[in-house]
Amino acid sequence: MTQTAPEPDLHEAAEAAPDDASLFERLGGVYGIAGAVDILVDRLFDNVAVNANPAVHAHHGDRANAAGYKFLVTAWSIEAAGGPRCYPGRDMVAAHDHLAIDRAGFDAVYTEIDATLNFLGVPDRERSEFMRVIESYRPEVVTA
Ligand code: HEM
Repeated sequence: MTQTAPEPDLHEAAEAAPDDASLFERLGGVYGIAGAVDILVDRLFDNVAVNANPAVHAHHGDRANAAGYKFLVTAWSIEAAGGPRCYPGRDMVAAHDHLAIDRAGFDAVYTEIDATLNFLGVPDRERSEFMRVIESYRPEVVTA
């Protein structure tokens, strides 16, 4: 049976959280972040600009990698947003140094993350806070 996952309402999650809540809470906690990553990773796997890098395409072109990758990116994002420590994967240098990611490759992923948060109704405050975190990893990810 094929089911389309309903999108998480991240606008409502942000509205419901107190102003001084952590970014993790304002993004809807584990359920909000996992729901967003579910959609993000499908979009990244289909994104032509992201897949222009052959080493990236070797991974993102194989649907068998989707579930594990969603798990790792969800756990990483939970920690990066100030939630509980739960990420079991490699650090950002070790995860990417064999991929020769250039500035355009990073920008393509950055743009897709930003667009997905926008698509899901994440308010400007939470979207720009999360995008600042993503931008701060550019020097660790870009090696070409
Ligand atoms: C700040 C931005 C980024 C974050 C937070 C991020 C996050 C992650 C995480 C959590 C993993 C799993 C690490 C592991 O296997 O232990 C990973 C792997 C990977 N990332 Fe990223 N990533 C970023 C940028 C990028 C960019 C710009 C690209 C491509 C243009 C990319 C492509 C990949 C690929 C292909 C893998 C799998 C590598 C492999 O297992 O051989 N990532 N990333």
